[in-house]
Amino acid sequence: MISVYGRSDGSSSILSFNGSESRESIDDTKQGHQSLVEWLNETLPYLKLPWEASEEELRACLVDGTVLCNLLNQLSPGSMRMGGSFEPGCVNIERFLAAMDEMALPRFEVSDLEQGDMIPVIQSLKALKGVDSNFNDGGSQFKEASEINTSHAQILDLLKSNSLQNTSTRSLFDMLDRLLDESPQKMNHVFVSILRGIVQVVEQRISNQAENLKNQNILFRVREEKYRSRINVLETLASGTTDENELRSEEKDVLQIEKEKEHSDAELSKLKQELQIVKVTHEKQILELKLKSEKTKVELEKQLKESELRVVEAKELEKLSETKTKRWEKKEQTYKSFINHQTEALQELKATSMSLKHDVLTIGENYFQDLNYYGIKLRGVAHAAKNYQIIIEENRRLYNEVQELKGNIRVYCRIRPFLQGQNKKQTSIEYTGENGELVVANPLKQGKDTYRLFKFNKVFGPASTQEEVFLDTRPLIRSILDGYNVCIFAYGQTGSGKTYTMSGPSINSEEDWGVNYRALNDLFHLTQSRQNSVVYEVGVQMVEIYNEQVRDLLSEDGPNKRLGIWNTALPNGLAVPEASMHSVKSTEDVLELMNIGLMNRTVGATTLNEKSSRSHSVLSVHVRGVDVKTESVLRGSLHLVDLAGSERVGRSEVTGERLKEAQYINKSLSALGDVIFALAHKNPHVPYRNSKLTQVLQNSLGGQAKTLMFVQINPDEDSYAETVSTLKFAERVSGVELGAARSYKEGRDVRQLMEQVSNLKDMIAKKDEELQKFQNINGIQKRGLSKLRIVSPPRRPSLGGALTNSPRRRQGSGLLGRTTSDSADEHRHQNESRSSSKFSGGAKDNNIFEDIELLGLEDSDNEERLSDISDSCLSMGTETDGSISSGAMELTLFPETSNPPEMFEQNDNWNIKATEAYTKSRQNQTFSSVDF
Ligand SMILES: Nc1ncnc2c1ncn2[C@@H]1O[C@H](COP(=O)(O)OP(=O)(O)OP(=O)(O)O)[C@@H](O)[C@H]1O
Repeated sequence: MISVYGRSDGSSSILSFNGSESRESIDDTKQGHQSLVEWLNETLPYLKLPWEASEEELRACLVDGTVLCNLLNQLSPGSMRMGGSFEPGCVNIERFLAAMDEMALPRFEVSDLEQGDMIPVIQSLKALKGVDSNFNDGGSQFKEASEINTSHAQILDLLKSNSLQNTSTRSLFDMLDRLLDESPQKMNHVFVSILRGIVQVVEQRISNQAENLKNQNILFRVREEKYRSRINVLETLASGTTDENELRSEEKDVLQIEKEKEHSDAELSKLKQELQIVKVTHEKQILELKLKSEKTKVELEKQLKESELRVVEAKELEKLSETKTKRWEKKEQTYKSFINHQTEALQELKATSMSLKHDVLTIGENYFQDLNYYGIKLRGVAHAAKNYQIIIEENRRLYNEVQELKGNIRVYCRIRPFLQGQNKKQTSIEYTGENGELVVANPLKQGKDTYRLFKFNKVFGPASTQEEVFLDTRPLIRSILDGYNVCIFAYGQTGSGKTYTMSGPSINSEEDWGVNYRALNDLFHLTQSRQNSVVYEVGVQMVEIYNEQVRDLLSEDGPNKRLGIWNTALPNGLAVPEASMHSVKSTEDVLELMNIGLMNRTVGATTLNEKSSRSHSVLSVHVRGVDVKTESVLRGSLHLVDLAGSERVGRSEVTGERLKEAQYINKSLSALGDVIFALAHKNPHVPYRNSKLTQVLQNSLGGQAKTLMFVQINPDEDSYAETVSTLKFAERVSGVELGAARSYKEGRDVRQLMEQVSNLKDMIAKKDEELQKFQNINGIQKRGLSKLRIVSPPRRPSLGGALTNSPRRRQGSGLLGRTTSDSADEHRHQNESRSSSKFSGGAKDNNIFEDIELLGLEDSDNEERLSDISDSCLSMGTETDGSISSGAMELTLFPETSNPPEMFEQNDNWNIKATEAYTKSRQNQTFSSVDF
């Protein structure tokens, strides 16, 4: 009989019915048997089987199953659990067989090993040996089965080396499960090929298993046949025996055989049953496996598809990652260059920081040096700060000393331009110099006598602006805040621009503002800039003096009621007692007040200027400053005086009220001149009480007061006489002040002169008495006086040199000096017809008349000439009138003329000489002391 036995590698060998292999393979089998024994000895050296060990020896060695289990354990340590020594051998064998099933290796039956055919056992062991050799060759199914975490690469290696064939089905399923459980991200073509490989192996295994089952079926049938034939033989044998003994023995044998048969039948039925069970189990298994394989196939296909999808995704991801990688590489490059750049910058920074450190150290050293230096300086400054107040005081004192050195009485001459619409006539102004020189030309004279030179502190030409005029006034304003009193006058004939200079033509435009507004504006600015150190209060008064009466232009009864009255106590006598005081906080307040005042001012019409004012207007500003630190109080005042017109009035032109007005004006102007003159000479007595004007200004004209007079000139040649008269008045004031600015020696001289003056005064008083007697006796009054006047020593001329050398004086009639004779000339020029008709005498008589007239001693119009008297003979000793004694005393003022009383003798020659000598000396004085 031929039987087929499935091998683990799928091949099959032909076996003979009695269990031995066919003759062709006997040698091979022998060789295989020996190599098997050899392998068993190598694997389990303690066996020490003879290399030609028989099947029975092998059976004896293997029958308890221990060696088999050890064998497996040796191949895969720990894979077999060894039973205790009390366990029957069949249990170990069953375990071994289960392991063989696991590995899908050919198995045998327990009975085969106990007493049956050893061929299946040997086959099984050979298969195991094959696995072992595979294992030793590098592929180990046990290893793989135990190491679940085999990587894809290793599984691939197994695939490549066909080792998966030797891997147990369970392990394969485990691998499969593991692979399928793995993250879908890892699924790629490798994964797919692994899956395919495993599925193929599993499929192959299933088909092999099916094949084995078929073979076993066949084997069982063969065995059944064998047993049937044996039974038949035995039955044949049983029927052929006749001998009784034989029969008995045969019966025994039959019985034995029957028994055997029964036994065999039982065995057979058992085998059949077993076979049936195995069949059913196998069929079941086949079905299950088929189902499982189909299911697995479906699943695997599904997974395959998924895997393919994932592969696609993975490819996309790969592409994406490639793009990203490129981008990152680019970025890396950028960062690298950036880092390089940064490193370079860092190096530079390090270098910079080193140099900075060095610099800082140097600076630190310098700083400490500077600190020390400034510390020392600071100490100095702190020391200086202590003395700050003292220094400020000193500064103020020095500032005012400078002002004083410039002269406490200053005269600025301003020439009015020809007015619009006025026919451009000839001007009497010939020349104006930067240094204050002014030359006027007499239109009625020719040659060198035409010109007269005057000198003032400053001359403003017709083109001068209000701003320019004020710039030279400004320093005085500061003095007020330092506690000084300042008087600013505008003197001149009607229409010469007094109001223009003091108030301006309009208060609406700042450009037009006169000294008044500008001064107050400046004052407020200064008070504000100093407010941290001194707190100032400013009060304003505005009065008008008309016909020797003081009128408050800001009276409460007037339209100015709404303005507050300044209640603050004023320094004694500084304010005008008759007038109300108004507190002002800004220039706007002042503008409002002045508008009211101007509206209230008396304005009368005259032939010269229909708007001409015939009153003096006085704007008084009183300042009280309290020093924040020391709380000391400073008081200063500013009087801004717009005088009435100074022109001489012809008797024929005005009468009555106008004449009276003119007389009052002349008287007050004359008194003002006298006061200034007396102040300039520091006379012990100043004739304030001679007019209301000087009374009002009394406390602001003396002491530390500073006086500025604007002499206003009308350039028209028709006004020549008035111009000269005005200029003389001003020059007298200015010229005297020049003297005041001189050295202490001269001051002493003046005091000596003053003593002389008082002596002369006494003498004159005596002379007056004598004269009175003489008049009484002879009935001659005026001539006697004029004679006395004539013998007066020469007066200070306005112009020296050639101009003083007048032919008129050489004629011997000019004992009054050039000024007097010129005044007479001018007067005569104006009143030519009157002079010639009234006095028909010679030139000498005319002069005498003019002198009397100028002295204001003429009965009828002595008031008219007060202006000229004041101009040419400022009184010194009396407050009452511009009488003869005034003239006499004035004449003694000059040191050069400190002659004995004999000089009063009527001696023309002496007079001429004296005049010339005086002129020369005065010239020198004038030009040496011109700079203030
Ligand atoms: N510097 C000047 N520039 C231009 N116009 C002037 C100037 N000075 C005076 N005037 C003009 O001359 C005219 C007379 O001036 P103002 O009224 O000031 O003279 P006054 O001397 O004040 O006369 P009064 O004695 O009558 O008051 C006015 O029209 C005035 O605008």
